[in-house]
Amino acid sequence: MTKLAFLGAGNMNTGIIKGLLASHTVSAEMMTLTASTQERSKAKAEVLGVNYAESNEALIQQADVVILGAKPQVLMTLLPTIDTSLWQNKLIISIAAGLTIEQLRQMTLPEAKIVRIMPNMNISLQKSVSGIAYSTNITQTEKTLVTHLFEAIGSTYVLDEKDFVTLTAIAGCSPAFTALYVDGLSRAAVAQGLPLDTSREIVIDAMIGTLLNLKENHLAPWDLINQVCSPGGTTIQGVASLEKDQLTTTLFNAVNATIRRDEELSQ
Ligand SMILES: NC(=O)C1=CN([C@@H]2O[C@H](COP(=O)(O)OP(=O)(O)OC[C@H]3O[C@@H](n4cnc5c(N)ncnc54)[C@H](OP(=O)(O)O)[C@@H]3O)[C@@H](O)[C@H]2O)C=CC1
Ligand SMILES: O=C(O)[C@@H]1CCC=N1
Repeated sequence: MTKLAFLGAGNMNTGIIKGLLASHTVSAEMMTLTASTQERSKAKAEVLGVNYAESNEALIQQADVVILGAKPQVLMTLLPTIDTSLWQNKLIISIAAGLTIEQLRQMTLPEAKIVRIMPNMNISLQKSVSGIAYSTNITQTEKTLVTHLFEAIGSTYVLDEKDFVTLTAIAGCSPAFTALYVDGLSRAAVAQGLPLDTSREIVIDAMIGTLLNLKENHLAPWDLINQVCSPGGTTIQGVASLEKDQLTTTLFNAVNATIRRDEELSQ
């Protein structure tokens, strides 16, 4: 049985643990975590029902797979302090934004087996979209293990590492961008006199239905837009207003800004 070590027990690693437990993919006794202090590790482990290690070194030593789920800035100072021999024969999965396979190798072992994964916040619901990039020395058996773990908690896409920044922008960051859209539309309804709670529920249900319609009917966005825009009707006026206010350009700019920050983290 594969032993998983979670370095960091925040939003994402906690979400992965919850998703793996809920999907019965890995049992609790096969998972061990650390957080920033031993007290925090113990508390997080108790809540999740998994093990904790007394130090990051002890965590790595007992594991087959180590999932790096601390912030990139933390990993950049922490990893170089860890004895490099501990990384031998470990599969290292990093979910950190920005940190490249090459940087991760420099901070662990030159020949380390590294998998970069970019999941998103929906992972605890088993609804993540996870991008995956492998270092060249990962075996097919290891790839099968990684796919098994992350397919259990959402969909997976294997990408060239150069495309990770784009995947991060449209999938990793997507929950925030989507929530912003929900908030804007809900508050626009509040301005028209609807209560916020009701507006938000309506917007969320309308979005879920729309997304299922696009996915299950294999519709291109403009197919659906054209279906909704009745000639001389209401929607075309709203669509024209969104276009005039450059919604598409605004989204291009957001993706570009996200990618710029990702590239800064890789410096
Ligand atoms: N948030 C998101 O939507 C996404 C984040 N990511 C990536 O996931 C990673 C984690 O993000 P997120 O979960 O949001 O961050 P959080 O801040 O929620 O979690 C970070 C975790 O790291 C722990 N930590 C800090 N220092 C150490 C240390 N020295 N040793 C062990 N653990 C330590 C923290 O401990 P403590 O709990 O004690 O503070 C905390 O549990 C980041 O690299 C991010 O780029 C990837 C995809 C999406
Ligand atoms: O904001 C971040 O850096 C992380 C990566 C993707 C989502 N959150």
